[in-house]
Amino acid sequence: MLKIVLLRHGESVWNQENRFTGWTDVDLSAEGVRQARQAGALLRQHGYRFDVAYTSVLKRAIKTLDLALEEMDQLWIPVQKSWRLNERFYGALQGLNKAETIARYGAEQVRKWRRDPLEHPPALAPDDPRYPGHDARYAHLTARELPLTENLTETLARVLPYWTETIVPALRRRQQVLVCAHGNSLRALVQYIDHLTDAEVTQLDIPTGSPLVIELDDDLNRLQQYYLT
Ligand SMILES: O=C(O)[C@H](O)COP(=O)(O)O
Repeated sequence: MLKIVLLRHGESVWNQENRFTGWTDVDLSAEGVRQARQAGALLRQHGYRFDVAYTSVLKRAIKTLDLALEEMDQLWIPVQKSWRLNERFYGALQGLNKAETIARYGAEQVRKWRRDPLEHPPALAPDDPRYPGHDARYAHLTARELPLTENLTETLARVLPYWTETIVPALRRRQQVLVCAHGNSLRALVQYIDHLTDAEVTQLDIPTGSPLVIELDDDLNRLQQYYLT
């Protein structure tokens, strides 16, 4: 049996302010710091030890991982960061308040932007300061890889190579793996692992700071999944 733990970062400052975040590199809130430590304490209490951890290049996930590993006294393990684990790129919605966006565009449109796996949020223009092509951490990406907007299906398409080429080989080496990422990059991954339909993934919400354990057979079929409490 293979086992992996997925952890969504603790609450961020923009989660608290109810703003679309995407690739904006916002920090954890004080509550997010508490949630991250609590996640690490839970993992420690349940006896989890990790050989390797994977996270995004966004500080809310990096710091959550760090705080959780500190609680486990496992700060020493190798950590790999990849843009492929970043949050879904929310395009021109990034920075907008979710309630104000509902007031402007209607609840149904905003629900689709947030949860319909095929719906694109409005795209950014490449000269927008929020375009990731202006950010040094993405300098190695090709123009095709740099998003202007992203739906959940496209998020899955860029998460998947990291899953198959990096994370799965670690699992097959029988390493204990922790992945600390984001609401939508993890939803995309769970959709893939669980073979969820587009209708089913619409209902899936992964809470901040709650370790999700997934047990898989050797063919990577999901056997069980549960949140640690
Ligand atoms: O990017 C964001 O705004 C959040 O991390 C996830 O938001 P959502 O629940 O609206 O997709």
